[in-house]
Amino acid sequence: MAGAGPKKSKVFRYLKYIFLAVLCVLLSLFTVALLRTLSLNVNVGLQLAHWEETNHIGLDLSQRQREEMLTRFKEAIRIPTVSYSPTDLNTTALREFSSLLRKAFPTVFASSLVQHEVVAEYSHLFWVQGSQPDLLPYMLLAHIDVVPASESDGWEAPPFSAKEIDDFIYGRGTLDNKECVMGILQALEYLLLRGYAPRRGFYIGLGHDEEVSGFNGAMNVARLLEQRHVQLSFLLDEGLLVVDGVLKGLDGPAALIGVTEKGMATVKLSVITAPGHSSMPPRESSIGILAAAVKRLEDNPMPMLFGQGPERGTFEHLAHKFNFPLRFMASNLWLFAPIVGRFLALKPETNAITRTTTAVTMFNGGVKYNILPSVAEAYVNLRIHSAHSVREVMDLMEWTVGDQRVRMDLVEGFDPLPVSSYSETSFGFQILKKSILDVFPQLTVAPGVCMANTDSRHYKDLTTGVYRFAPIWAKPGDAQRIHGINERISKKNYEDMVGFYSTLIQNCDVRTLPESHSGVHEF
Ligand SMILES: CCCCCCCC/C=C\CCCCCCCC(=O)NCC(=O)O
Ligand SMILES: [Zn+2]
Ligand SMILES: [Zn+2]
Repeated sequence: MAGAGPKKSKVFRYLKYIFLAVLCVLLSLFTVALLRTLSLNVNVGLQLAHWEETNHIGLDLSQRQREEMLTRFKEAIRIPTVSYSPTDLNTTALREFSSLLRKAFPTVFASSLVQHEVVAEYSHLFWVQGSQPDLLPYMLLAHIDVVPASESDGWEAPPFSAKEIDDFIYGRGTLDNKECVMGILQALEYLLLRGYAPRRGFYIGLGHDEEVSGFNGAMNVARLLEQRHVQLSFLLDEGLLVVDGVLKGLDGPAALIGVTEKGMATVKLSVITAPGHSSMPPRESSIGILAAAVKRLEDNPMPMLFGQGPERGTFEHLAHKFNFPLRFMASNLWLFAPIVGRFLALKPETNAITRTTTAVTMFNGGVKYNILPSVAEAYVNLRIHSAHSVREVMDLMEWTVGDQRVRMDLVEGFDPLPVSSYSETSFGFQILKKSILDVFPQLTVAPGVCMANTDSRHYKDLTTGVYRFAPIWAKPGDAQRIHGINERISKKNYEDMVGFYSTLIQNCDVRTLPESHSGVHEF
């Protein structure tokens, strides 16, 4: 007992030093985090710099032109260009759509500056000749086909009616992706009518089977351009959009430009058991075994990878627009990624950027109520996070299901796409950013990861600058309309889209990006 006093005070002294050391580390971490929060605003740079002057033709549409433009858009929505599978497309509708394009955009088809080709029967390739052939061309993409839609799912208007309700046009394809098909050509039609001739040449590619992977349309257009040794300065396709109120704590709307897209895997799960009479069932059926496997997949989502991919750049670009606690966290994902990731995982549209997602999309089994089913099958569609690969995801799935009786076959799959540059010297990204801010000055522009897949992936050998964006205004709940019910776009949004493409086409006429604090960039 006599020696306990000095020993205790020695321990106490050590504890004091440990406590002080921990406090110092915490204080330094806090100081670094605070400094990052105060200094992180990657949105300065070119915004303040001086852009080369080009002739800008404003659209200044009359009321009659506005109405005409909306009429043409509605006509496009009314044609049910549905893709069911790569071998089951509505070819009658696709042919009708080709005629509509010719009728709706007579100046485009008649212009000596425009060459038009039909590719793989229903896809379209336009070349708009520039007056300065030494400028590398760029390309705008969109797709004509749509996913199926059934009014009985709960649509407020028939999905191919283009009905107007409260200044919105309802219909399959209003957001994915006839607004881009018609918006791009409408902008070009008006520009040509006003005597515009581009300095920089550009291509427009309209695919007809994007919703079933684009193996016929986009792939053949890309192949054709490769055979012609075309190199593109950059390429813009559908993908991300303007989010308004979708990210909690963000002050104002933001335009997210997809600089990459997730990978994809479709996996077929099947269970085979002996068929027989339903009056003498075994303890487990093929359907039961498969249902349990699917449940395990749903109960055990793929690991959280938030912060390990380019989604990190999204938060660094948006950090200064978040309210206080979130600004601190978004500026310091090195420390807070696990917390921010958990918060984002609460909603499907933000969960999608935190991990590889697992969606059970088809489930079939049984042929008659009194026969034991011999085969049960399910299809799982995964969208693969940038830090994952198809192989890793397949291994994780097998481990989660953990049942040898469930066979897994990879039907189709590809790894996440390369990340395009979004630096100050990136011509494509900066031209897009300027065009977005010219038309929508209230937006904050940030790079993002497109959670869905697009035709642009077939063009990766033509350019390293692949971007996925359209100025569609998405408020909470709107993302669910894409491939869902009540897909719609406001009339104002469609008009703004035409304005955006018109501005973009003209902005692309600059020869170089303006000088930023890091120097002049030649293209
Ligand atoms: C900071 C991150 C915020 C994320 C919120 C983003 C909300 C995005 C909403 C919708 C994006 C939808 C993508 C639309 C592209 C559709 C392309 C398509 O359908 N392709 C076929 C396929 O992928 O199967
Ligand atoms: Zn689409
Ligand atoms: Zn789609």
